[in-house]
Amino acid sequence: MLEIRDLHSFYGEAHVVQGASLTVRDGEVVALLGRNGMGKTSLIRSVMGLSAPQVRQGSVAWKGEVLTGMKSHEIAGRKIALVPQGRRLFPSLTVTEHLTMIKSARARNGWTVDRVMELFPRLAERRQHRGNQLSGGERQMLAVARALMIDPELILMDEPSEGLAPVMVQHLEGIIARLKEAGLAILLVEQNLYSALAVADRVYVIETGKIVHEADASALVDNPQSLIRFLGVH
Ligand SMILES: Nc1ncnc2c1ncn2[C@@H]1O[C@H](COP(=O)(O)OP(=O)(O)OP(=O)(O)O)[C@@H](O)[C@H]1O
Repeated sequence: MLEIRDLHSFYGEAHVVQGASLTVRDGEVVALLGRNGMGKTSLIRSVMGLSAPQVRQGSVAWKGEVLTGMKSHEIAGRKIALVPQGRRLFPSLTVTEHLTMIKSARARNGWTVDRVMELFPRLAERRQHRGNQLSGGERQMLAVARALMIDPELILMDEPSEGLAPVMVQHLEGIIARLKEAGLAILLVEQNLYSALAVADRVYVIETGKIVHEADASALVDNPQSLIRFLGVH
């Protein structure tokens, strides 16, 4: 289980995460929703040990072990992977190269290139294509595929649906469902309420760095009004 308790993070003097607490249980998909600039990316960067922002108060624990203060590679070594916003791929590396450069020396079983290619047949067809030859949807798939190569138990995904066509968003929802079936826990940052509700077990809403609402997704699917109030969407 991931437990974030009363986390406070700052860019210089700008207090952007203001006492956020949330949990992600084993095998659970949790969506973190919020409008632009509310602190979603800052929160997951803080979990991953990436600075800035700087964590000044509170804690992040994974399976009871405190992560706060660890370096991001040490956190990745605990089987926590990040799919960053904007995908961060290498334009000149092929799909296969992106996957093989990451393979953890520690991972003896779990995700292999072949198993990842099975999950993403489109990437299999394009294994020799370079990062800059892929469509937006293919890049997003590759970003998720690459994260799997560390054999994660938890994936932090920062707005994976951003900029994707509706058909690709649906495809991504299917991928997230399959990762959940495979036993992974996912903390999914989203702006798209309906996409979040399609895949999440629970949702949190963040507003100016504070968690202002928590709910079971099943309770919201037919009645998302309470969230619309927070998110200003229709
Ligand atoms: N590198 C930075 N330096 C200073 N302030 C920053 C930096 N990055 C983000 N901020 C500020 O921190 C606040 C939270 O930003 P953050 O990116 O975490 O929000 P977000 O909810 O992820 O938004 P978005 O959906 O636009 O990515 C915003 O006010 C933003 O302007």
